[in-house]
Amino acid sequence: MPLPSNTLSIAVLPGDGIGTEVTEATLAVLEPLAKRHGIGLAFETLRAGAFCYRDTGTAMSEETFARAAKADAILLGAMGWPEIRAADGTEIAPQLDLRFRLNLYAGVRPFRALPGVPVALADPRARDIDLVIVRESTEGLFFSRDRGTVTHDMAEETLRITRTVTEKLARFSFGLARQRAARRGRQGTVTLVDKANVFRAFAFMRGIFADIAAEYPDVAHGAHYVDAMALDLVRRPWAFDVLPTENMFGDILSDLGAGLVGGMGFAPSADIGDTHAVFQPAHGTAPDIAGKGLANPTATILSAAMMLDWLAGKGAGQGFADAAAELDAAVDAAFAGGLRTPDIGGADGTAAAARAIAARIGSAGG
Ligand SMILES: NC(=O)c1ccc[n+]([C@@H]2O[C@H](COP(=O)([O-])OP(=O)(O)OC[C@H]3O[C@@H](n4cnc5c(N)ncnc54)[C@H](O)[C@@H]3O)[C@@H](O)[C@H]2O)c1
Ligand SMILES: CC(C)[C@H](C(=O)O)[C@@H](O)C(=O)O
Ligand SMILES: [Mg+2]
Repeated sequence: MPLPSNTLSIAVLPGDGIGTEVTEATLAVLEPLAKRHGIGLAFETLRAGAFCYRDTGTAMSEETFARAAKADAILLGAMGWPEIRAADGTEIAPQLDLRFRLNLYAGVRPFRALPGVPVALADPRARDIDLVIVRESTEGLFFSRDRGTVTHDMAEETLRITRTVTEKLARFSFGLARQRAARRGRQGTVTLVDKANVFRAFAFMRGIFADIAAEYPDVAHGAHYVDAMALDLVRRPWAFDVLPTENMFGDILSDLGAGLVGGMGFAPSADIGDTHAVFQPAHGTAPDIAGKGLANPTATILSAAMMLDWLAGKGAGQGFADAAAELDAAVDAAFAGGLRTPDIGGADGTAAAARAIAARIGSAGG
């Protein structure tokens, strides 16, 4: 059958461990979805990650990088394996190279309580959790990757915050809050998460956010220290909307966010730049459950919905936006209808979860 005229190319990097399992499950859901909406997705699977490094000496070849960069979007499973390490003792993480080399400064990590999925807090307001961490993903402390110095007596790493990237991060965050406000019918709020009480770099970041906030008078704006935010994300997570933050803080707080709404299997993410984007779950390769068919593919499936939505925003057409909305709705409907993955105490493994979600396509609305 010929591909539809609006066919886009998707580079698929399944990676390691459960990365391969959740990716396979996601492709199984995307195929019927694309068919139903008449959108074309041409997948090209590429190898990269820790096991690729072990077998070939390279975590992601230049050819793989070039093919991924040429695709319309990149869908990634997860990469890394604790026992496979570079000579400096750090893990193999080519997903970081994608973020740095493609300037994917906005790490968008939404957290929402899905219907039927148990949340960590007993307070009934926890069912209203609907926040997005926007993790700056190209600098901050991660700027120091491959640059840190280690001697026998001392190790030193450097945190970098630049005006250019911070301005982009701020505009992205305020724009996102505005979009969400329109959808949710209430005012948007951007709360910068920093450590401006101690570090000049964060006082600098705060100043830039305050300047950009003036361009968005319809969006409320505040700032919170990261330690207090860790407390408040447990105490009143329903009170927050868009939370931009430095790279390392965002890495840590996003696992906390996942813990609030059912675990890592419910934490999608998108690393977005001006021209490219990578869509992947916020979780890792989960060596403790890899190879057992137990991984929850929801985070990756929701990341794929973010991909379709991003492609629609880039002009791919209404079919992509409709497909994204329907995929989100299918996930909600599947859980509302009784889907229970092992991470929340159920018996529906990776393939069963994908089947349950695929079965809602065409019947979940959207
Ligand atoms: N984006 C990425 O590719 C990424 C993210 C985080 C960690 N990693 C790498 O993954 C490896 C393992 O790291 P980790 O154990 O610290 O974090 P992890 O996210 O892989 O696992 C943390 C816990 O969450 C569970 N979990 C994660 N995803 C799940 C899913 N889809 N369904 C059900 N349970 C899930 C795991 O079983 C484990 O108990 C390391 O090599 C790490 O560097 C990669
Ligand atoms: C595995 C690791 C390199 C990665 C990160 O630190 O960004 C992961 O924890 C994430 O959250 O995507
Ligand atoms: Mg992380």
